Amino acid sequence: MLLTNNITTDVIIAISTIAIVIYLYVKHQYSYWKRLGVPQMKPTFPLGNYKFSFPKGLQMGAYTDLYYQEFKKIGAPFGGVYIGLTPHLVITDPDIAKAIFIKDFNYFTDRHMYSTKHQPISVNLITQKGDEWKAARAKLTSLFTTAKLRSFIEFATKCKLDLVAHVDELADGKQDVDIIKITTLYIADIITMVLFGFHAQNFKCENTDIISLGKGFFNSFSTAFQIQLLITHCFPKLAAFLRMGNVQKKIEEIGYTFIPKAVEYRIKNNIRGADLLQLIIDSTEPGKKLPMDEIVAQAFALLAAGLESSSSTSTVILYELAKHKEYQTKVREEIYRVKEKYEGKVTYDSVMELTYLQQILDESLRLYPLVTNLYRVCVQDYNIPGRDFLIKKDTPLIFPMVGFHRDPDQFPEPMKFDPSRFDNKNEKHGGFYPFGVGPRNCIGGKLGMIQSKLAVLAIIENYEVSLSPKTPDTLEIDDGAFLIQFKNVIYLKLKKIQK
Ligand code: HEM
Repeated sequence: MLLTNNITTDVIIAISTIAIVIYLYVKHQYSYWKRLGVPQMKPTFPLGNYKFSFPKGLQMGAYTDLYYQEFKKIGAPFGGVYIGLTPHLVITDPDIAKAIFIKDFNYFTDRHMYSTKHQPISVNLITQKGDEWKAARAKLTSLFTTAKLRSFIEFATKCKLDLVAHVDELADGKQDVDIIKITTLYIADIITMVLFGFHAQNFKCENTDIISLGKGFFNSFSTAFQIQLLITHCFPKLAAFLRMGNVQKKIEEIGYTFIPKAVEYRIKNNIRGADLLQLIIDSTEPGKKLPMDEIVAQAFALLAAGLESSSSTSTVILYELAKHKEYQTKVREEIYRVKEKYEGKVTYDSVMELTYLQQILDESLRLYPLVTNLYRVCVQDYNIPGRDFLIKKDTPLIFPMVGFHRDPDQFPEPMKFDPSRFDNKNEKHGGFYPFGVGPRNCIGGKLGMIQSKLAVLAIIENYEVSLSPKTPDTLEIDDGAFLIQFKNVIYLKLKKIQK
């Protein structure tokens, strides 16, 4: 039925009406926070305040740091932004953040990270929600008991021999050594044992499957894949409708080839281990088929969360120790002292006694929080204590960790690397959460800390670490990655210490 006698006029009226409806809807949506009396950043249609690498060229942590600075500047404890058309609440007050993470966790059990049943590898501990997450977390927690960590340390000291044999050839004090490569190979050996129960011997023959899987979730993405991520991030409902995944196809393929092979080998040869595979095999009812999707998804999540984070952490530490020789000497003396006390053995207890190394690690993660944002979703209406403000159910929350960790009110001269900030163990720094906090914190935090320290220990006890003319003056962050990763290769010079 025509509105007028002219089809062209009718088309123009129809298009104009649709445009006006969209305009009014967007205008209404983009005033959500204003209507609630919350300060908000100015959004731009259609991405709102999203500025990830494509199309704006900013790393996740860099653009959420802009949110933090904007709201801090006006003294707001929280403020509103829009990702696509969805209102998100940004928290800048450390006390509110703490209450949400810990005391009132039951209101914030989930993380708003996209996953879809159409891509089972994307449904893992990082993205799971509600009771499904609770059950998975309870099961996987037993992988990180102190007893298991003790046995992993024992294994890590064996792998250290491979590291030293490899690095000895490069440690003439003249060659430029790609330090992240060394830490990645070492930590990949440890994580492979934790998850799959075998010694990958990466220094002898690099296991590219494991390393690709470890880097595949959060790493630098092609522009085409970034567009896909943009849709899953800004318009998750549309992405789900289009059955779009958020794990790159080639990574999914590696996962579904490598991991089932490891399981098959385990079962065929009747091998038992203290690792993830064993955990899932043992928790499967006898006679039932092994849940391969679950094994692949959880192994992938643990590899992705555990490998890059720890290798980058130890790399930052070694870079800072090369820049600050006085800290390097002090930490080496501590390593020698503790080693002597433990008769040359590296054990769980001896690693825990490396308190100066712990300060260095804390300071590195303060300056470079590998996970640049913490995320939560409000799962039931929540009144912010003392603020008379109700966060409505389903509101996603962002905690910009770069902002918190570099806030001069908490950390004077924030860009200065200064381990003495963490001298006093009892002093609590508000908003300092390198491993998150509360029941949804990092499940592998202790392992991450230990393996990062072990990588540093292996280098510092054996080699003098120095800058090379090719070492960057500052660490430039790769825009195209979720976690903090570095744009340039970090070269250092290593010289064997004659003991
Ligand atoms: C230096 C190393 C590491 C750092 C800095 C780090 C940091 C973090 C952070 C900040 C979170 C988010 C916590 C939150 O939302 O409150 C997280 C979550 C997680 N991390 Fe780590 N992590 C490290 C090592 C590891 C390791 C070694 C593993 C496992 C092998 C691991 C597995 C995970 C998993 C599975 C989650 C999601 C937990 C859940 O939602 O229940 N991480 N990590």
